[in-house]
Amino acid sequence: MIEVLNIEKSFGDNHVLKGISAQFEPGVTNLIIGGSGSGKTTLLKCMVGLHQPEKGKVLYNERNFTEMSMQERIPIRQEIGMLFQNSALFDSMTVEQNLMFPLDMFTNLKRSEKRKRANEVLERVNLEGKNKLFPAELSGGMKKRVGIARAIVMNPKYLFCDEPNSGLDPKTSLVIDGLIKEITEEYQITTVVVTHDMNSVMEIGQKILFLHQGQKWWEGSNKEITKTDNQELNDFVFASPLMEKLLK
Ligand SMILES: Nc1ncnc2c1ncn2[C@@H]1O[C@H](COP(=O)(O)OP(=O)(O)OP(=O)(O)O)[C@@H](O)[C@H]1O
Repeated sequence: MIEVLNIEKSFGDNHVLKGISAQFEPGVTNLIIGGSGSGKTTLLKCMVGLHQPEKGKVLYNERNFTEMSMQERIPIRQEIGMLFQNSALFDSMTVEQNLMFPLDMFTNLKRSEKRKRANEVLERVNLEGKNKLFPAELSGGMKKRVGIARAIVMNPKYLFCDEPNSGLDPKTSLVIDGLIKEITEEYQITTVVVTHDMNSVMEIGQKILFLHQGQKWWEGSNKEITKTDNQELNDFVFASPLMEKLLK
């Protein structure tokens, strides 16, 4: 489980996160949603140590990450998988080399064992046999799947996904969402997804944290989100006329 307690973060005069507290459970997809500029990415970056909050704590299974030095954070860092918005694959490396990169960096496995592990995760994301392709030869959806495979190659306890559906068509988005949810449940990972995609919210929003102007404004599940009378949340959920037609 990941717990954030009273997180405060400012950039100069811009007070972005105003005392956020929340718990993210293993085995469920935890979503952070909210309008543009509400602080979603800033919160995610505070959680993984890319930003240092001025106040508050981030606990990984009760280990206080925020108070650790860079050196002390390394073991936790190795338990974290990240799926970046643009997939962030190395263009000059093949799919297999991309997958083996974290294993080369952080393990002493033999080459054959690394290749075996790369093949396992490639199979898990339904891309078996694509080892020798370069990122430029993959579609956007395939790149995301390689990104997911790389994020899970080290058997992470925690998985962070920043806008996993950006740039994907609705059908491919469903495949990516489905994969994230399946992997989360199968390996009991604590998964945190930052998104403003309402399709994802309805598909995989088992636990949802809605941020508004840097505050935790609402918390609940996709089953509850359309039934709330929270004005700001309703404005977010029903911003698209299609959602209004389908759900109201
Ligand atoms: N490195 C930074 N330096 C200064 N200001 C920043 C920095 N990162 C974010 N901000 C500011 O923090 C606020 C929240 O930004 P953040 O990216 O967390 O929002 P968001 O909810 O993820 O938005 P979006 O959905 O548009 O990505 C914005 O006002 C932004 O300008």
